[in-house]
Amino acid sequence: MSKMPFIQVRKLTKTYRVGDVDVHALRGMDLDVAKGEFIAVVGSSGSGKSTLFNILGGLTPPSTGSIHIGGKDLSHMTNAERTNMRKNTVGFVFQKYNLLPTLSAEDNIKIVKYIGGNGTDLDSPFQDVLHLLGIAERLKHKPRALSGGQQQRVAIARAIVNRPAILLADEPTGNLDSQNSIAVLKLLKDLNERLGQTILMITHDEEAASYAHRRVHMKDGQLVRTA
Ligand SMILES: Nc1ncnc2c1ncn2[C@@H]1O[C@H](COP(=O)(O)OP(=O)(O)OP(=O)(O)O)[C@@H](O)[C@H]1O
Repeated sequence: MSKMPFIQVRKLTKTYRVGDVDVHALRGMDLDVAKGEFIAVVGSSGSGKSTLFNILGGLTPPSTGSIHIGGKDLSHMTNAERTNMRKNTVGFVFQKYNLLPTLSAEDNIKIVKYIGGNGTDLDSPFQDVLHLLGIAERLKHKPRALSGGQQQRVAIARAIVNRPAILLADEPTGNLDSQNSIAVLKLLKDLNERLGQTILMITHDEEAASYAHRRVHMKDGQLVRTA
């Protein structure tokens, strides 16, 4: 049986060409993540954290190196396979929520099911998740009628509605006050513990990182330390 970890990143590089200049965002990144782990990715601005997430989520192709998720090699996927993976394997949460302002919370969540072609109803197991998220009573509200923390919880619901194996959260508490930050972090921990959701979270905040099982430190496009 294969001993490959759930996510295996090897010698990953990403070079962006900007005019005549090569920007080396990733310079040989290695990373192993087990299924059900909650990892905090920390590192200074420009160290390559978002680039790593964009590649893991199939938004950007790597320059060289390999990524396996669930034993599948991302670098050998066709565009269609990569699109499929983006829809079904990975959920994204961003610092700025990115909710559609004219839609209710419920429709912001359901729209992903329309796009993903998985039907339109939030099934009853997912209703339980909405209770866990603490937004079941707020589904008819538009984003502007919700607090930042509630909007981020709607964004998390949207990210996991298709039951992705991996949740990538890029500074999910970056726009929140400390009370709402704690609520969102506890929720991520709950999703991880109760649903076994594998989570990778970029953060600059030491307290936020303390909610994860393990910290991965990035510097100059490489993993320098894991603890
Ligand atoms: N689309 C792009 N085109 C050109 N250069 C890019 C692009 N995206 C990122 N970079 C560069 O790659 C490097 C790594 O950027 P990245 O956004 O991955 O870092 P980061 O650790 O997420 O930073 P931050 O914490 O500020 O978000 C930086 O030098 C950045 O300017």
